[in-house]
Amino acid sequence: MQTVESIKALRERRHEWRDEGKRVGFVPTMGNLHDGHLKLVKKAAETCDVVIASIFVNPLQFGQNEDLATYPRTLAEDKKKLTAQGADLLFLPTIEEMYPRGLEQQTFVEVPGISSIICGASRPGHFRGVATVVCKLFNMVQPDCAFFGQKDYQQLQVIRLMAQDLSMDLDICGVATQRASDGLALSSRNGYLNDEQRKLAPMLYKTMQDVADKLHQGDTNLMQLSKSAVDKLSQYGFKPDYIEIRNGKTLQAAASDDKHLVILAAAYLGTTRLIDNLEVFR
Ligand SMILES: Nc1ncnc2c1ncn2[C@@H]1O[C@H](COP(=O)(O)OP(=O)(O)OP(=O)(O)O)[C@@H](O)[C@H]1O
Ligand SMILES: CC(C)(CO)[C@@H](O)C(=O)[O-]
Ligand code: BAL
Repeated sequence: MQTVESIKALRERRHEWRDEGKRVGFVPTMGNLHDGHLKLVKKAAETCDVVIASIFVNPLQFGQNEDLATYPRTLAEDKKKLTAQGADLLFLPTIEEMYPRGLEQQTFVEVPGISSIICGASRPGHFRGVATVVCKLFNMVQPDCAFFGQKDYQQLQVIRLMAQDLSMDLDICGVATQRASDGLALSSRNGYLNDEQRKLAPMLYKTMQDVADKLHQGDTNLMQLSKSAVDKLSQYGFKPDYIEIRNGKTLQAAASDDKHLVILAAAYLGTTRLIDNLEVFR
């Protein structure tokens, strides 16, 4: 696997692949790779001729009190994993390459509506940072198809809308959440959990599964379902941010006859913010 840091070197390689008629798959990440990321790379390798992955811890999507400085950086291991999974090229831009005029001067992309609800309400500016960096990465990589995890459900919807609104010529492919054997969604931030918190963490998914069961049984009191799930999480020892049952596509409040719902959850264990979601079709 080749590694490039400059947009120029990336484009040279990209143009060669275009001339050869290759279909290019792209997997953007922030590194500290786990089996969830590798599932995206695998899917890209199965459906495209070449796979470009990127690692960039994007300051624009971190809030002031968030973990930008401590976000785990494990480049040597990440490179080995990407190579083993069949990635062809790693794009590793520096902060200067990504934001040459500085963060303050940066033109941004904002997807209205969806960016300010749920996780966007808890993390103001987060989805603007994500949309901006993903738009820039798309312009740099010019992929035929880009792969994102459903673990970050709202992020995936934001990116789908951005691509649609800005008439981007690429496919966005969502990939199902990879879980540990006890149900916990794999996430780089799981590494922050101590042993006790790690044991408790799967209760987030378990609580969402209980909500899904009730929805399947015909329970239509969504407010009450959310509220009792939040109460349950608190009893277990989480500090819940939200549990929301929303329309699975728009993420707006679910109507009583919506067939596609999504349960979205965010909760803290100590200072670690975990997110997860579960789609329900009824
Ligand atoms: N468990 C998972 N299953 C499938 N895809 C995942 C999983 N975890 C992350 N991804 C996807 O990998 C891509 C890069 O995500 P990122 O590097 O932020 O990893 P992360 O583990 O989600 O980190 P964080 O803990 O910061 O949320 C995103 O598209 C994300 O949705
Ligand atoms: C899509 C992404 C790489 C943009 O920085 C990030 O939000 C992530 O890792 O999910
Ligand atoms: N996995 C989403 C990136 C973030 O939390 O900043």
